Amino acid sequence: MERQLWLDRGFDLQLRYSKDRINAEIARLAAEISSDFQGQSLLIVVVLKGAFFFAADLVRELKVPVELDYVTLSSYAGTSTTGTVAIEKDLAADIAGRHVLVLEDIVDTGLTLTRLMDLLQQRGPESLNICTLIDKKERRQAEVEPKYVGIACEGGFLVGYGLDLDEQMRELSNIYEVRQTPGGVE
Ligand SMILES: O=P(O)(O)OC[C@H]1O[C@H](OP(=O)(O)OP(=O)(O)O)[C@H](O)[C@@H]1O
Ligand SMILES: Nc1nc2[nH]cnc2c(=O)[nH]1
Repeated sequence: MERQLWLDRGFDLQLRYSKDRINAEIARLAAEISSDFQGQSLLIVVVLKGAFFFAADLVRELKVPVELDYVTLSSYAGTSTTGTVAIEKDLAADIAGRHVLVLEDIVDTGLTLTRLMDLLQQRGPESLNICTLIDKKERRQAEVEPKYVGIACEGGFLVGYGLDLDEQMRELSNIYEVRQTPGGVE
């Protein structure tokens, strides 16, 4: 079982959102987005690396044509933001005049998306919206308002379903809150 593997390595994982719950939220989000953009096509911007799993599941449920592009951003070291958002890889597509939907796994302080939205807005999209699987709204340091939210959540550092702790645990099927156990070995 995926929890046990990490317990043996000194990390206690508490189940927060099961894959069934995630699937249900994705179905709801896909229906809402498909209805809002009926008759149009979407340019989906996937924020790597974390949103990879979410994007793969969501786009296959959409009922509108999509084009996919990717941007790689990073700002976390361990469980804390460094406060500096690095753009490691920019988009390939020209977004001017397009309906752009940014897909994120999680919005926390909002620093990552503020940086990205400022950059994308300057490029003249027809519309620019955010869809996030998880929204930790209470922790915001910067003003970011996702239009589509899967799960509103309060706190704790989450891992699994794309969410990492120093590049580990992304592959877990469910989403867990992680705590390092006293005396645990990495
Ligand atoms: O709202 P914020 O406090 O800025 O946090 C949200 C960001 O943190 C994570 O990315 P991370 O920098 O860990 O990179 P990753 O996607 O490669 O995991 C997550 O995927 C979001 O992009
Ligand atoms: N893995 C992970 N990355 C984050 N980035 C911002 N908040 C989180 C979180 O709770 N988990």
